[in-house]
Amino acid sequence: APQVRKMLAFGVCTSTVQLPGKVAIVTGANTGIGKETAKELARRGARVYLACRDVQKGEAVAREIQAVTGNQQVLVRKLDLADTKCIRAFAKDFLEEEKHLHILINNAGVMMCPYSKTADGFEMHIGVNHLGHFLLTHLLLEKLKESAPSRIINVSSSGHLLGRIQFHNLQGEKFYHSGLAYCHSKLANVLFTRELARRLQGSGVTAYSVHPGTVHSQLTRHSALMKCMWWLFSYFIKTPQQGAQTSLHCALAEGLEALNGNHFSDCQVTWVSGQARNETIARRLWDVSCDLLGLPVD
Ligand SMILES: NC(=O)C1=CN([C@@H]2O[C@H](COP(=O)(O)OP(=O)(O)OC[C@H]3O[C@@H](n4cnc5c(N)ncnc54)[C@H](OP(=O)(O)O)[C@@H]3O)[C@@H](O)[C@H]2O)C=CC1
Ligand SMILES: CC1=C(/C=C/C(C)=C/C=C/C(C)=C/C=O)C(C)(C)CCC1
Repeated sequence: APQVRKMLAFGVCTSTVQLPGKVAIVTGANTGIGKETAKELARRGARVYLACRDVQKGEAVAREIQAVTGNQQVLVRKLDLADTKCIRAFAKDFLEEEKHLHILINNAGVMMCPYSKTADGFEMHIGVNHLGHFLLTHLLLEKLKESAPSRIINVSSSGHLLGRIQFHNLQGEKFYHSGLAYCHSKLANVLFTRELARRLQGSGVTAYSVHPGTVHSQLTRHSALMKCMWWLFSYFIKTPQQGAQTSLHCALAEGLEALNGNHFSDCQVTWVSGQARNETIARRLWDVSCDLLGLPVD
């Protein structure tokens, strides 16, 4: 099994870049891919903010990362992406506390949850996976620009290939399928990344989207079938540490600026679906997202 797993887990971040004096935020860092991403950034000397909805879980992980890496600058802050008030409070406190932000990893995600809504009435997948991170990024964008060169990593999925942005049913009120809702939100991550990259050209801030691979994590918690499959194949699919490699590659590898806006899998650029390449849809999604979140449309 370890050999098969090694064969299937292509893509290792080979960058040797160290991060003393650098500041990073990882959302959903209390478990899975986010935890391993934060651990590696801390190992390289960055001050790392674990942005978690459950602060207690986050504190336990921060202590673990501090012990393993010897880096005491691992901080936990509350961030519930299903509540825009909480996102705004997180950003406000961060901006008051920190002079710089070099790496923003929008990693948190939910998959296949039963139909439910965020505090602001958005369908949970699009609300947390896309709109929550869209708002967070907007609020932190000036700081990222001031700290350039800086990078934004949006953790998407190959599931985006099955996604469609249905503007008439963005909140799943007319039709809802939990698996498709996840795919739509992951497509939104790719479209957001591409539009963001276009708008950030020349600013020194670059953005990348990532498919981490099929990773043994708690992402399957809402689906008994997926949980069962992940458990059955747990020795063959990626570990969270292997799943973190592509996010780390995009955050750390030197000379990636020319690939601004691209989608990565196994630490390499990979192709995205036709809808993901549609600039008109990307611009419209940007405007609709601003509208929903009460942000000025520019
Ligand atoms: N695992 C896989 O095979 C794949 C994963 N991905 C993507 O990778 C990313 C990481 O997932 P993975 O580590 O696998 O999954 P996990 O379920 O293990 O981790 C998800 C993280 O997101 C957090 N989260 C969920 N909802 C919210 C919220 N409302 N506010 C703040 N944080 C929240 C969770 O917090 P809590 O623990 O409190 O629930 C947890 O820390 C996701 O974006 C996922 O879509 C993409 C393709 C494949
Ligand atoms: C069929 C099959 C599998 C299914 C893989 C799937 C369906 C992966 C989907 C992953 C995504 C898209 C996750 C989150 O974004 C396993 C478990 C590898 C085991 C071998 C057989």
